[in-house]
Amino acid sequence: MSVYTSVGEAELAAWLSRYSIGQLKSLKGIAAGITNTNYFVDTTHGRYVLTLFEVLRLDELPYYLELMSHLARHGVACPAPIADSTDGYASMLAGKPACLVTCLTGAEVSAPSAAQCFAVGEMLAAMHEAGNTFPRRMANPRGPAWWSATAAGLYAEMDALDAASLREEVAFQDRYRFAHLPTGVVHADLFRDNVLFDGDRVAGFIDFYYACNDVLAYDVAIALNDWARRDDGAIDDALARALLAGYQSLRRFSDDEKAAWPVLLRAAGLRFWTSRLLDLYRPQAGEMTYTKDPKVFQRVVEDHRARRDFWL
Ligand SMILES: Nc1ncnc2c1ncn2[C@@H]1O[C@H](COP(=O)(O)OP(=O)(O)OP(=O)(O)O)[C@@H](O)[C@H]1O
Ligand SMILES: N[C@@H](CCO)C(=O)O
Repeated sequence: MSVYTSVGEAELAAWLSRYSIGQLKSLKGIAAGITNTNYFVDTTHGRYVLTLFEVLRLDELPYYLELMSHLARHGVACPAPIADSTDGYASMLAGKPACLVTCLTGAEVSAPSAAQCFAVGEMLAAMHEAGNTFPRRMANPRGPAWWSATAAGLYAEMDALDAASLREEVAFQDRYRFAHLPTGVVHADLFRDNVLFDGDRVAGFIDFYYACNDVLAYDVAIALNDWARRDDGAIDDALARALLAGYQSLRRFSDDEKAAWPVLLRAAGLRFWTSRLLDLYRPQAGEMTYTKDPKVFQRVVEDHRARRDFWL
C-alpha cells in the first residue's frame, strides 16, 4: 500500500496546468514503495511519475530534486524532475509537497546476477564522478553520532546478547575516523528496491531521499551489503566481486580506501541494523511501514567481523 494521499483527476489536471507536459489522460496509484505516495501520470506527452511526499517538507526538496536533475544531466541513469512554469521542481498538491519526474522503463530485481551487480557498481561510480560538480552540500543525518545515540536508547530493551554485539560494533566504529578518505555525493540507500533494471542494463537509480555528502567507499559498502546478500543472509563472493569490479572499472579505490574497506563494510551494516532496530522498537505513529528484519544486518556485521577476504 503506497497511496496514502488520494489525488482526484480534476485536482491533478488543475495542478498540471503549471507544467508544459500536455493534457492529463489518466493517473494510476503505484502499489510498491513505503514512504511516499506515488502515481503513474499519463498525459498527451507521455508518462511521468508523480510523488507526494509524506514526510519531507517542501523546503527540504530542492536539494534532492536538484541533485537528481544534475545527475540525469550528467548521464547517470535516474529520473529527471520536470520543471514547472515558475522553474521550480516541487509545489503543494492535495496538501502535500509534490513533484513530477520522468518515468523509467525497467523493473526491480530481487535476485541479481553477477552482470547486474557489475552494472550497479559501474553506475554507482558514474554517480560518484558526476556528483563532483554538484554545488550543494548535505551532512549525513544517519552517521556515527546518529547510530551511537540511537543504539544507546535501545540497549535496555534488546536481548542482552544482541545488545552486547551492537555495543561492540558501535565501540569498534568509534575507534575509526575517515576524514582522509575521498568524499562526495552518496546515494546512501542503494538497495535492490532502489534500482530499476532493463535486462542487464541499469534503467535507473531511484529514491535519492537519503542522499548526502559522505565517504564514497562507504556508499559502495552499503550497496554491496544488499546486492551481494543471498536469501540465506550470507554475502555471495561472486556477486561481491562483480559489484566491486564494476565500480572499479570507472573509479579505482585508493590505498587508503582499501585499508578502510573492511571497517566501512561493517559501518554500512551497522547503519541499517540500527535503523531497522529503531523502526522495530519505535514505530512512527500512523506510519504504514512493515518492519524490515534487523537481524539481517546483525548477521552482515557479525559475518564481516569474522571475514578474512574482502574481495579487493
Ligand atoms: N521514475 C520512476 N520511473 C518508473 N517507476 C518508478 C519511478 N519512481 C518510482 N517508481 C516505481 O514506484 C515504486 C515506488 O517508488 P519508491 O520506492 O521510490 O517509493 P517510496 O515510497 O517513495 O520509497 P521507499 O519505498 O523506499 O520508502 C518503485 O518500486 C518503482 O516501481
Ligand atoms: N533500505 C532500508 C530502508 C529504507 O531506508 C532497509 O532496507 O532497511
